[in-house]
Amino acid sequence: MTTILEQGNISIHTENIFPIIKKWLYSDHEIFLRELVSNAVDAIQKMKMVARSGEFSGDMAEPEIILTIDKPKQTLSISDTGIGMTADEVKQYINQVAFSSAEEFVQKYQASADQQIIGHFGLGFYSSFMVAKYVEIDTLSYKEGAQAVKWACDGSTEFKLSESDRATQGTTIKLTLQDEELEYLEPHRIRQLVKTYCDFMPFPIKLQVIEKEDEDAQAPEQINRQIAPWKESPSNLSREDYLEFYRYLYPFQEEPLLWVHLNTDYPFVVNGILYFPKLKPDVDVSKGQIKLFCNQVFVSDNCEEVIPQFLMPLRGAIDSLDIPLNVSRSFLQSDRTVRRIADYIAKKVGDRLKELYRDNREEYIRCWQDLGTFVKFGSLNDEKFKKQVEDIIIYRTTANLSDAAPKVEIQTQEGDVWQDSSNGQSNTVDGKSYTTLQEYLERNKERHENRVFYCNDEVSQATYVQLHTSQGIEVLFMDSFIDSHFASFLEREYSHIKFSRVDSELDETLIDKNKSEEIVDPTTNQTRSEQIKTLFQKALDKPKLIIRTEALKGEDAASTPPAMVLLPEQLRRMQEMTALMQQQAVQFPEEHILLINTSHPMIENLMSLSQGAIATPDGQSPSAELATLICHHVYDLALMAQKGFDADGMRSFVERSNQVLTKLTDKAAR
Ligand SMILES: Nc1ncnc2c1ncn2[C@@H]1O[C@H](COP(=O)(O)OP(=O)(O)OP(=O)(O)O)[C@@H](O)[C@H]1O
Repeated sequence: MTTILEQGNISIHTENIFPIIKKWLYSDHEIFLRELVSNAVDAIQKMKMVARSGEFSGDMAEPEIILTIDKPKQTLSISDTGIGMTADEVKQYINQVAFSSAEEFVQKYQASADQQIIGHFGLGFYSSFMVAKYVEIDTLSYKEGAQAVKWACDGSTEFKLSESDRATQGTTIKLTLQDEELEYLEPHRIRQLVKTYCDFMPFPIKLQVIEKEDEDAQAPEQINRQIAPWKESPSNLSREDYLEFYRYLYPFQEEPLLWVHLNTDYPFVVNGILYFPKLKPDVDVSKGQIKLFCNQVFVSDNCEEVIPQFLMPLRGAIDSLDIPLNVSRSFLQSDRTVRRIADYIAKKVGDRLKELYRDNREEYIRCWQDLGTFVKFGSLNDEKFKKQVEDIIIYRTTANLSDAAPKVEIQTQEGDVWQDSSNGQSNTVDGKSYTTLQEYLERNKERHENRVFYCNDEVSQATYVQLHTSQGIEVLFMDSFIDSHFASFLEREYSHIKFSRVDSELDETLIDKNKSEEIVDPTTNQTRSEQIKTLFQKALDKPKLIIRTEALKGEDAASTPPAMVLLPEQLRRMQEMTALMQQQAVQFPEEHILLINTSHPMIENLMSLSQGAIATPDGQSPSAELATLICHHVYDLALMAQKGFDADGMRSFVERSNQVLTKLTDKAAR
């Protein structure tokens, strides 16, 4: 016969916490298993500590947690080989601690009912009542001469404590499930929960099932992975280990580019492995995918509040005991330790990138397409991060740097300075060269000091790039989607440097000034350039269009474009800003410059054609008509390089092409 040790009332201030907890955590009942298994892990860990301190001299049972599903009895038990509890401890920890913490939790939850509390941590043992109508604890403390005890409670404030005949040290929590919670009798459901929440807990978690009455349980089978790679020392992990862990967390995903192992104990504890994935257009990078753990217990599928926003596209796992979890998400964001953890993570990420830049430039360049977006976004958002990585932001360049040895001093956070000699590293990968801004400025300071020429659309600006490179001007490609913001950011940051898009205006060095000095034609009182300008003004008849004439330099005049459309840098940026603010697509501005290259042979021919024209009584001569058509065509071709055509533009372009060709063939055939 069991001796009743005590029967009584648990003193709690909030009556009926159950309905409240059940209501708020309706969809999250499953976390009870995480809470109970966590308690079991704690109990085993405490036992290990006791054994280590020499306080316990007996044989320590094999650390393990056994989950038993008893289908006929509709119970689920969680059994551990941990420290156990004496009767007094049950009274103290369960009746007082567990219930008071539940009460505290409810109060917190009520206060922030509209905000989600991270992982609902802090609910603890009490959460078993979310799924159970009756909870029993059967426990034997490690303490010498301890009496095993049983505690039982049906969810009301009444409990019963009695002696037990349990002979093995440890604790078993037996839950008699509520009728609507019988899903937890399904082995696959329990496996799934263990995989989600308890996979990396440091002891074996085993599952056994009793299918029929009076039947023995099948042999227990381990269902957790047990090892948390982030807790290992990086020196013990191979490249394959990291990749294997990534594949485990994110199955069927492309391999990550690189990873960072976080490992710090002071002033806060953070462990983790963060991976840089390849950025995919279909992945929503604003949604975090880093899993948050607390002491190897899964908490949340993202840690948006913990890591800096610009690192959101990263993946992996972060584990920290110092992140408060029983608080609302908005509170977490303002928590000082959390802010410092975020800074630490950003710094480690920066360090890892610098290391790669220094030690494996080719790999760095190969990853740059994806890394660059993180780095630039990070620099735009985080001053400290910007300082850390500004020297390793690279740009593709038109210069051929396959032999050049970069010489840049990189200052690490720790204050060491290292000279980046080429170190056998190449800045050219697959025939494309990359440079830092500093290197670019240094290389070009004699020709154009503090001036950067860039292109942001390789295809549409090809003519302009060609014009620059043919004159030996180095052009940087700033053509990723973030670059339009980044270029203006750089200009603000480095106010002494002038950034000019290749199509914004022409550098003096591209213009042949000798050819510009011209003789005035006595009949029209105009220079040749002025005549060309007048011809185009009349033909195009666009008051807002600014027509400029210049003789462009080139190896031979025919290799330069006959005309170009220029968008003055400031005007273009203002347009872009306005469009951004009004959330509209950038319209091509009506006010732009049409630059006619007076040294191009086609322009010369055009002038002769127009001058040779004789006015006929019924209007323009065929030559004058043709000249007008060609003016339009020259303008369209220049525009085409800039913006393409809309439907109307395309139709008139094709129609006119046919007209021009007909007239030309007509002339030639005669
Ligand atoms: N399996 C167990 N073995 C030994 N002691 C236990 C076990 N489960 C619970 N306890 C005791 O009961 C106490 C209360 O547990 P409870 O889960 O409510 O809170 P907690 O674990 O202290 O904190 P948390 O609310 O974060 O879970 C524990 O601190 C522990 O002393």
